[in-house]
Amino acid sequence: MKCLIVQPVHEVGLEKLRAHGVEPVFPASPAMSDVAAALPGCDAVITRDAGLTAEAFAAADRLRVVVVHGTGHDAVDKVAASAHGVLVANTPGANARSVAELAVGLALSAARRLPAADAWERAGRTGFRESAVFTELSGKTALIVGFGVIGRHTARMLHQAFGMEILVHSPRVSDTEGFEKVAGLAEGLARADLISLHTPLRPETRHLIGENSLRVVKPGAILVNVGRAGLVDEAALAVALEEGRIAGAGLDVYEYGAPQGPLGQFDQVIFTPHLGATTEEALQRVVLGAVDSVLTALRGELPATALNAADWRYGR
Ligand SMILES: O=C(O)[C@H](O)COP(=O)(O)O
Repeated sequence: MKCLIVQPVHEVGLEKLRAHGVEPVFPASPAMSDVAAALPGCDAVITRDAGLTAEAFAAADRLRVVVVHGTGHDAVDKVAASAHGVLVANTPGANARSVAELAVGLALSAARRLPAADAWERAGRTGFRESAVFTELSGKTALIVGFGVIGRHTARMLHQAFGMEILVHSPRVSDTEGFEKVAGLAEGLARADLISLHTPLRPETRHLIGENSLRVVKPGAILVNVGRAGLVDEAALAVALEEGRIAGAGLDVYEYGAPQGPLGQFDQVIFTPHLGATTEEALQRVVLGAVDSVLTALRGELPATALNAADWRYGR
């Protein structure tokens, strides 16, 4: 059997596949045309943020399972998967601690403008300490938008390390671990010094942070997005930064070219290239979880993290 590895994964996963008689194969590139060209003959796929579109599913001839390396599965077309009888699963939780650590790091970096400080130092410029007002996180209020495993880890870290008051906005979640659930997003935005996004990208969460939301944020707030680019309307964020309605942002996800566009003009905005889950520890945990799900599905059993179980036709 063969498993297509759309984007690079940790070697331990490839070794585990081989040990179970599954040969890892690789497309020429993660571009969907190359993925579609490589799919015939493959029984399984492990993909990261490149996802899998209807074009790829149409090209598959013996595909049974797609496992998303990570939590967010918005880039995989589940409707097309179901139409082709292909199971889709993800690996929630396996990278949560790493993503949460980056969220905290981005919050601290934005509060103290660390990349700008470093850039000024390297350029031999003086006066950085007088150039802005820097803030502590300690004792402040954080709004966690989306209280899944990553949101929970972030909330606990901010609360335990900095004594932050935690507000939760997560309409589908009732257990907020004792943290206050706000009545609505606007209330949370009006009270929070830090807004951290951990919600999946769905039609109803697209541009959740847009012009209207940014009008009600507490002045001086910092925005962190380690979730998905589409959660933030970047044009509206640039206007809010320009008008001083928001103090800074740490973005691990953003639309293509954002650092070279209007947002890139603000040195209080920090860009990282979707690094949240890229630690040695998370990469190993995630790929081992993904391979487990591949092997489970290839045995004809349902992985615990299946997303479209009702549509799976085993043995096609
Ligand atoms: O949704 C997630 O968990 C992350 O986007 C994982 O992305 P990666 O596996 O490509 O690092």
